[in-house]
Amino acid sequence: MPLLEASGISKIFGKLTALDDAALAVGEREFHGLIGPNGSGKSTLMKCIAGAEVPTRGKVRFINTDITAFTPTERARAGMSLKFQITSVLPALTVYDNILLAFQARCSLFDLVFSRTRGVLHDQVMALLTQFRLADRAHEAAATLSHGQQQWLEIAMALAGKPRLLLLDEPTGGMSLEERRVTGELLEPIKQHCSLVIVEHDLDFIRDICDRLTVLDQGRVLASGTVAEIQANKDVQEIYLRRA
Ligand SMILES: Nc1ncnc2c1ncn2[C@@H]1O[C@H](COP(=O)(O)OP(=O)(O)OP(=O)(O)O)[C@@H](O)[C@H]1O
Repeated sequence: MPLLEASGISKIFGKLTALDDAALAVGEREFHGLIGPNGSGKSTLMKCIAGAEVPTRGKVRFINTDITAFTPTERARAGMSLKFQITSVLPALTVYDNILLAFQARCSLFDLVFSRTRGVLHDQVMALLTQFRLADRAHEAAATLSHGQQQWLEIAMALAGKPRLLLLDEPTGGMSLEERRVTGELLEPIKQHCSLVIVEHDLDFIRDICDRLTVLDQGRVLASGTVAEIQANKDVQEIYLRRA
């Protein structure tokens, strides 16, 4: 049984069919890339999985539960976390406080007033900052970070709730080549406890970090399989050639 299974997903906006019977299955600790030409429905499928859009038809199952009718908050509580293209970093706060807020958003009021928990939270904040190479910037305003570092901070914030599934929509947008390489290195260790669905236009990046890929074209799944299978797929080669 996959960790995440979206099936028969259609999404209609007025006269436009953005998704037409699309499907996605992601296993435990699997890194799964969602690729396809501009406007093929990648972001819309991510939003249907995260609950930011309600599919016109279809079902989403997550950890053996039908979550199709769950709100985004209920999905987060069930173990799903997302980072979209729009930033949620608070630039005036320190890097440390941004992470602390992300942890606190997942704590009960009881936990927050219980002083021992605050010490534990400090250790967890510092561990996450160290993992994302931001510990030496902890007490600086988030606004002073480079674009790449802000993206890493946001990924770290999305991981604060120890999700079972992380959804990333174009995390390397606007990054330098070196920042992309580091992003790959930073994501690799989370595979020990978390699956990933990632939308990316950088095919080299996605090929390097993903186990499996699903290719969308005009709202439909063109192919789904291992990176090697997708690279060898003639239909996939055709849509990328068509784009070139
Ligand atoms: N809220 C909306 N209202 C109307 N149309 C929408 C909406 N969101 C997406 N669309 C349309 O649905 C189609 C799929 O868009 P989507 O953003 O999912 O594609 P994408 O594959 O993520 O594209 P890109 O790679 O350019 O980001 C597009 O034609 C887009 O214009």
